[in-house]
Amino acid sequence: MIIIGVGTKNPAKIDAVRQLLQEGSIDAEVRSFDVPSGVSAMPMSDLETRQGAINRAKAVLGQNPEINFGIGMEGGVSDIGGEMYLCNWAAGANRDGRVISAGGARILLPEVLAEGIRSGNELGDIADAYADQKDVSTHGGTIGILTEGRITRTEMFLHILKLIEGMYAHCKN
Ligand SMILES: O=P(O)(O)OP(=O)(O)OP(=O)(O)OC[C@H]1O[C@@H](n2cnc3c(O)ncnc32)[C@H](O)[C@@H]1O
Ligand SMILES: [Mg+2]
Repeated sequence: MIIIGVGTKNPAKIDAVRQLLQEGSIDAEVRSFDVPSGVSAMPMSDLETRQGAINRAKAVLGQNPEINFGIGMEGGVSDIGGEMYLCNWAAGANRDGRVISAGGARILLPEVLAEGIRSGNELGDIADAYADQKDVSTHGGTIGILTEGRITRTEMFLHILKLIEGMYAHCKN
């Protein structure tokens, strides 16, 4: 059985990996690690967000030699024409040195959230205040709040992980 390491302790992200395995009937053990993202706590571009995902995926492989495959997931924001969008990236890293990343759906942040981030806050904290809920980032996520639950953070990352799994299948390793 292969062992998959996930570079987070956030259950909203870990659930995406579990669902991917379940839907694909893939027999694997999942271990989670609190690895550093190597980027800022609130990534401010696609480039930085993608790098955080890649750093996490690679860092997981360094945690334990038994781990066959590392997964990193990172959330951030990205400016498009002066408007701030939520963006999300994930990456996979295998023992052959192949790293594959993919990005997910993006959604415009309401100005009050964008302003909070421009003032130096983390989205997780602002989203809690905006939704009057606790721990939005470990549950449905901001995307869940902004879509009234139609797409949750877990579903969004699941979609990205399917892209990555498919790309590994396409290149056969
Ligand atoms: O424990 P980790 O894996 O770090 O999970 P996290 O919730 O902190 O998520 P990220 O580091 O990937 O995201 C960077 C920041 O953006 C926030 N964030 C990103 N996407 C979010 C979402 O959908 N809902 C709430 N916060 C989000 C998050 O709380 C952080 O402040
Ligand atoms: Mg974080």
